[in-house]
Amino acid sequence: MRNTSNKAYHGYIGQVPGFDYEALSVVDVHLVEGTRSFTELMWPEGNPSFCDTVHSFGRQLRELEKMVRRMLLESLGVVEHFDRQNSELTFDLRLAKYGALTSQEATVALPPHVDVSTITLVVQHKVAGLQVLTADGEWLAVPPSPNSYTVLIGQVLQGWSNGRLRAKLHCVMVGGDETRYSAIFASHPKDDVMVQVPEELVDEQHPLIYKPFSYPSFVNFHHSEDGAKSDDSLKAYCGVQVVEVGA
Ligand SMILES: O=C(O)CCC(=O)C(=O)O
Ligand SMILES: [Fe+2]
Repeated sequence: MRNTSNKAYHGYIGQVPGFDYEALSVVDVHLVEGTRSFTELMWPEGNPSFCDTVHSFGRQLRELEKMVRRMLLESLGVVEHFDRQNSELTFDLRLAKYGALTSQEATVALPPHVDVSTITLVVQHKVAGLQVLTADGEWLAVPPSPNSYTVLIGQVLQGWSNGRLRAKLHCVMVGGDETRYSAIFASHPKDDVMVQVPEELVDEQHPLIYKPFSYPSFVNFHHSEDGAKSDDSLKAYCGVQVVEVGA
């Protein structure tokens, strides 16, 4: 296997019995070196057109991610943290393929989950499947469109915002005889960054919920047995314990 990673679920995923799914990850897709090293891995003889296309896609998605994140920080009144946060983030692109099914009946291809990322942008290529749980508790099927993106808040942004922004539960349902492709672009903190709630987001009404954490350690916990068991892996990993005094 060539596309590997020391972070769980960040390299090639596939060959899972009973699950016709494969995905490849382009790490640091916004950097020339990132797309080049992925291209050289897959095509040692070179593939400049793939490299240029994916790199340009990655850079444009980074601009979209920044635009959305800036709006979110503005709405929380903490936009002064935007530039520093930009310097602390990196961006990966996952290209996923969900195999065609013989039956038309919709089947869960990816069970309900929240992403570990800061922000995820999903583009579905022609075949529908992504569903997002709304605030009213309804599953909303997102129609595929080549020029619209679904923005999902990930657990890192939930943590950094002291729970003001919530990671969105979503899943993928597939059915029918068409292979489904999707591109999943995610921002997340660089390995050496400690994610810390800005002090402006902590006050009496909003006591600190999460202690500082690092992304790779959190991701490893999230995919561990204990992480998989918990309803809220971020809280289980770095949640502040509330001690009731004199109850
Ligand atoms: O394929 C999709 O539409 C979304 C996939 C997803 O949610 C994920 O890989 O985390
Ligand atoms: Fe996801």
